[in-house]
Amino acid sequence: MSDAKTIISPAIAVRDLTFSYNAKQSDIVIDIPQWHVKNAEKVFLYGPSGSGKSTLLNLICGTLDASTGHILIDNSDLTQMSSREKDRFRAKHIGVIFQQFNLIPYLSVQDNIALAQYFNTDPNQPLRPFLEQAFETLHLPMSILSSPASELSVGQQQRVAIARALLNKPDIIIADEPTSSLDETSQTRFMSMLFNSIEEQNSTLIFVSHDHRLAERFDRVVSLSDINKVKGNIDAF
Ligand SMILES: Nc1ncnc2c1ncn2[C@@H]1O[C@H](COP(=O)(O)OP(=O)(O)OP(=O)(O)O)[C@@H](O)[C@H]1O
Repeated sequence: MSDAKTIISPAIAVRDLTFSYNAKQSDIVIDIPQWHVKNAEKVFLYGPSGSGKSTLLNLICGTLDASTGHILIDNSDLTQMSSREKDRFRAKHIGVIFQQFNLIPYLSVQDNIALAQYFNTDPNQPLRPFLEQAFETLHLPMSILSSPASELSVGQQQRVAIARALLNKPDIIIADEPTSSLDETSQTRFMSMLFNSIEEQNSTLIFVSHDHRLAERFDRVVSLSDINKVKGNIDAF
């Protein structure tokens, strides 16, 4: 990522974005006139339960379609893409770490990670060197590669999810409450590993959490209620 790109174009730009899960105008969940995230910026996003954080992340990932408005990722407008184009775009540019890690339980660790390579620009890139480096950084033994994901501890599943999210060297990492099921020691270790990995790759991070103690590591702390015109619950954060 060049310095010029860092200065000129944000990694994520949201314009006049609205979204509702149904057609009723009164049920709008997201109404964001404008929001930018800079390249390589690490943003901590918070807000009360039900305020629309996961909805916004899903819109940015392209797994939900905006009702109106635009979402530009590295200057490409997600709202102008077909579903297939969005799937490919996401696989190349966005790494996702959700609360449930979304590993397929009966597939081996290696196959879970290899699935993420499906849409890679260079599908012939050998997986092994990536796995060796990622597993060393994430303190995961290579011996678990052939184990079904269901046999891993929660902490190991989380680290595999990080490895998978980083496989295609995504420009953007989206993390939705990834530490909510971890004890404090595991949380600290998880955060260090995540930050080391994304700093190495110069990725942009949007991280949603209810745990304010984690916020100090981030470049910017954003309350959803400050950018979203839809006001739900009183912000209890
Ligand atoms: N699939 C869905 N269909 C209809 N409504 C939904 C759906 N998913 C979420 N909602 C509603 O949209 C609103 C925002 O939900 P969302 O999950 O984005 O909130 P959140 O801020 O991420 O909450 P939490 O902190 O509890 O995870 C809530 O009112 C929720 O009930």
